[in-house]
Amino acid sequence: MIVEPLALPEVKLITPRVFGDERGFFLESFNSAAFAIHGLPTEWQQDNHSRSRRGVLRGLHYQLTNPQGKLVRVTSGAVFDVAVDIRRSSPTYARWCGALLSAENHQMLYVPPGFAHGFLVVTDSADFLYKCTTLWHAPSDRAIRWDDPALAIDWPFEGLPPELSAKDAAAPLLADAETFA
Ligand SMILES: Cc1cn([C@H]2C[C@H](O)[C@@H](COP(=O)(O)OP(=O)(O)O[C@H]3O[C@H](C)C(=O)[C@H](O)[C@H]3O)O2)c(=O)[nH]c1=O
Repeated sequence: MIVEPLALPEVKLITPRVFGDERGFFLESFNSAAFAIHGLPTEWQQDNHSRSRRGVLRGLHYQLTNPQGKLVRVTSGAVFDVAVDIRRSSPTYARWCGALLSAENHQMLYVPPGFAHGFLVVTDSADFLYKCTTLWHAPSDRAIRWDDPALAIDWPFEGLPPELSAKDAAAPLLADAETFA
């Protein structure tokens, strides 16, 4: 597998080795030995799977208690996936980076704890699967606005407003949110 830093170097773009043959393909989506070599987490507490239709934007989310590292990938369709550094003491605070993750490119993103995470679905539907380094902690689950002008995230939506949950539609700006030191 190939592991490359994105513009925020703690966020890693992972390209697994894909073995194609006349039946289809095979890839390892997680391998503890390979992950250890690349300094990626080898212990995960929770696996999640969500499915969303075109135009849905889930995010930007994080949790204050036991912040989660996330290994995210798409097994059907495609999403534009975004990570935002929300650690106030970080030299890259309030900066974002993103990647197109799809069932075609098989690429995965590692989003470390301390980052907010979200994605926009850019195909008719997308299945989004991810591993988390800690369990979900609902009481400290938080969101910040996807369209915060201070972040200026270049979401690739074609003019239509994204479809948001009520929580995401009401999310505060980063400047008004409780995040990380
Ligand atoms: C996150 C989570 C949710 N839930 C329940 C709570 C709700 O009844 C339902 C949907 O939750 P929510 O609307 O928060 O789901 P998403 O909008 O996909 O949230 C996720 O989307 C962004 C992109 C993330 O990075 C986070 O993993 C997570 O915040 O699933 C659970 O039971 N366990 C969980 O770990």
